[in-house]
Amino acid sequence: MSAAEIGVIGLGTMGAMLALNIADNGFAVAVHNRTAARIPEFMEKAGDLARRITGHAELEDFVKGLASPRNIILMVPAGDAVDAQIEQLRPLLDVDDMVIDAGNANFHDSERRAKASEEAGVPFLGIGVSGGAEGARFGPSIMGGGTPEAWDRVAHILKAISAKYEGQPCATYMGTGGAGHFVKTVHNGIEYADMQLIAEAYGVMRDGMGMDAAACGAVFDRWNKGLLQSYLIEISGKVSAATDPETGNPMLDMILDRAGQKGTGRWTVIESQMLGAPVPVIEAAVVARNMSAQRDLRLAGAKAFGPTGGAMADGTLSLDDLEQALIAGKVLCYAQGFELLIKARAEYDWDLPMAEIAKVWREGCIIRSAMLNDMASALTDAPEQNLALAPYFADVLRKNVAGLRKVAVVAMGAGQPVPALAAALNYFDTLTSARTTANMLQAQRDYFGAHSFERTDKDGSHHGPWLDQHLQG
Ligand SMILES: NC(=O)C1=CN([C@@H]2O[C@H](COP(=O)(O)OP(=O)(O)OC[C@H]3O[C@@H](n4cnc5c(N)ncnc54)[C@H](OP(=O)(O)O)[C@@H]3O)[C@@H](O)[C@H]2O)C=CC1
Ligand SMILES: O=C(CO)[C@H](O)[C@H](O)COP(=O)(O)O
Repeated sequence: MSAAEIGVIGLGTMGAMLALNIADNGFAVAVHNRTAARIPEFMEKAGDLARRITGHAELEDFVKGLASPRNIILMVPAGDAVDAQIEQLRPLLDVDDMVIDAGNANFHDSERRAKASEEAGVPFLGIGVSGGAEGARFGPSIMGGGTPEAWDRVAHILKAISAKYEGQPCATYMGTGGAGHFVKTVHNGIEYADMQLIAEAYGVMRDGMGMDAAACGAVFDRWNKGLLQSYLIEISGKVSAATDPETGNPMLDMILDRAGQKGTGRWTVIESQMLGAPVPVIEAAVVARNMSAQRDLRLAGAKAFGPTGGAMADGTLSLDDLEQALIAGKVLCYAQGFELLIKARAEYDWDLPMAEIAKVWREGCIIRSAMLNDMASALTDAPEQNLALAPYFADVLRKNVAGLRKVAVVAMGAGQPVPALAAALNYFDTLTSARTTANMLQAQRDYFGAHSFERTDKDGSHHGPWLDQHLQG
């Protein structure tokens, strides 16, 4: 076999599928894995595609097996593993060989690696890849960050292997340095929020309405035919309908309520705080995962106070109310995610293509949904407008916020936790407040720290009458 056009290091869940996808699209690919024993297993599973794949147990042989200039995708855990792998690789590479980090990197790491590469005069690309194992195998959504030249060098391969929306590849260049990984991080933050909103709707059906898992699944299936049509609603229907082969019980009922997380949701929240771009629904989703993990504390709380998540009286809430709540919550959490991107665009001097971001998420990724096409249209018309205020989505909110309000109020009244739905409602109510209570905060700040405030009736910086009074002995 002639030299491979591209290499993949890391044959875990994502890397193995990505390598098969690359081969399936007609490119010769070389693969390497830290644990060499996984390579023959992978080659065997590759079946017919193995004719375009070469496996190398030794890193040196892997590098030699690639056509120059080399392009090498890393699909290993984010953080130290990426740095360690780059350190091992670099002495084996020529100056124009390119490393492509395709994992879920923290964008600060990608910025650092891009800067170090620039200083060393070597190319580097950071790409966010979404879609899980199935996406990696049959077409993920890809968000690129680095120099335009680095992107252009492999864009034909990335576009070929990516998902397609009406024939358009879901692989887009986002900007320099860590831009691709920043966009992927926000994607994951929205993913956390969307998942939490759905989980809360499931909780209302299960605990408030007394529905079993199969009945919840049927509702998700029905919602998937309407405005909520999305991959996450689709799989929520599927997991709700599944049966545990060991016990015969609904699979959902056998899964412990302790959520895992690898950190991308948390990074979204941290970046939002740094940029002053509120993402309260995403924040609520991260907090909910953290609270879920504190199971012992929750059990102690339930013992001390008695269980609170109570049933709702028949007819208090309808499934239509719940669908409305999810529609409104979803619009509001996406609006927050895009606001964060708008702020990052200015702060990091990235020319983030706002409408293209919505477009690249329409297929292949975990948050793909029908609404993203309308978001792409809204962002094409006004790239820096809060999506909640875009005419189409403002209309969606006018029609659905009543359901969100009803569900949040009834659920909280019954002691059912709905942190993401409540955060969405509070965001909406604050976003639409011409007058908030921050005048009280300003008065307090001025009282204790002489921080000054703006007045409603004239320009400038002012103090209240209290300063002299309370500082006098
Ligand atoms: N799973 C998913 O749905 C998605 C994951 N991602 C991201 O993709 C990346 C890979 O994830 P995933 O495939 O799920 O992970 P897996 O755990 O399935 O695979 C990890 C791979 O990295 C290798 N590896 C681990 N540590 C090192 C190291 N220190 N040096 C070299 N190689 C190492 C492993 O090799 P070995 O066999 O020797 O252990 C294995 O091949 C992560 O950044 C993840 O966040 C992105 C999108 C979706
Ligand atoms: O990036 C992804 C999807 O887009 C991964 O599936 C990610 O690992 C999920 O995050 P977490 O493990 O924190 O739930």
